Amino acid sequence: MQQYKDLLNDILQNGVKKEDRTGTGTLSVFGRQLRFDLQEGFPLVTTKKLHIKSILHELLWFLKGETNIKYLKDHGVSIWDEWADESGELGPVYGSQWRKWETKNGEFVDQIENVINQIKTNPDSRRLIVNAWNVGEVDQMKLPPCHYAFQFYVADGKLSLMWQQRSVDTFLGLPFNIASYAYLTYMVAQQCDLEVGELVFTGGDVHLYLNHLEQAKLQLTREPRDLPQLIIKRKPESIFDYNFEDFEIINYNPHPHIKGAVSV
Ligand SMILES: Nc1nc(=O)c2c([nH]1)NC[C@@H]1CN(c3ccc(C(=O)N[C@@H](CCC(=O)O)C(=O)O)cc3)CN21
Ligand SMILES: O=c1ccn([C@H]2C[C@H](O)[C@@H](COP(=O)(O)O)O2)c(=O)[nH]1
Repeated sequence: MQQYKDLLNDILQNGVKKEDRTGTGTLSVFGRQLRFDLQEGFPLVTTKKLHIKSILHELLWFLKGETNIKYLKDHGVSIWDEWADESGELGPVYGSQWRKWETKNGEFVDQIENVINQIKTNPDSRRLIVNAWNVGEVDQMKLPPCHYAFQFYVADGKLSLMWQQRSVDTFLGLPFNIASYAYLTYMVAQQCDLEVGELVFTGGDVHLYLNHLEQAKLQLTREPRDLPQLIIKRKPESIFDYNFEDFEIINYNPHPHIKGAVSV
């Protein structure tokens, strides 16, 4: 994961000090892209140990179309706790937009089902997009989507994915986001009988919170290690039938975990 180290270094070298909504303050750069060839391995950051369980449960929760943290809590995942209301609700966030985007005439669009059907029947389409930035509903969301859109691309029998992220917590959020979209690419590729291609991240305000600078510098002293591999143990009926137990990451040998406080 040299790409991730290079980005940390870029922010430390070129970042501009910028205040932010949370009050923590950041070093920030604008407009960056990272590319990962999924044929080279599964893109998990190796310069600190990641909590894979939270990442995978969060993705499965998005795919269920859920927006209440109950599912996450039931599985011991607490990454969304700070943003939920007393009943665990987050408003119409990712899951709702991905699976149940409401149209003007009151119908619901399942963007995930549609995009998979399109990949299967019309792989050369340039409209293979899922969008979470629902302008009419953003103000009801406890947190407007950070990764707000993604696009698939099929060439040479391989499926690639690029996602857009308006705001990027490079120490805590980004390693999760990379892994999450890598999981999604593998799942969709399996459903569509394609190989995996490239994963492309495009970030807008890419920042390091000022209370994560030491953690970033520590990672720069660490040598990236070989990437692990993902094994999917069976092919479920549909994209909505994957279970946590269907996935196994092998050969993940990261450097030790590094703690960092999350800005709310
Ligand atoms: N400031 C901020 N950064 C984010 O990355 C972020 C938000 N807010 N708000 C919404 C979601 C929640 N996400 C989060 C929240 C917390 C962790 C975090 O604390 N990660 C710990 C491990 C925690 C665990 O898995 O239980 C880490 O060390 O990676 C990661 C992503 C990503 N998003
Ligand atoms: O998947 C995610 C979700 C959130 N983030 C980060 C990016 C920002 O640091 C905060 C959101 O604050 P805003 O003021 O709404 O930009 O959360 C992330 O990196 N990845």
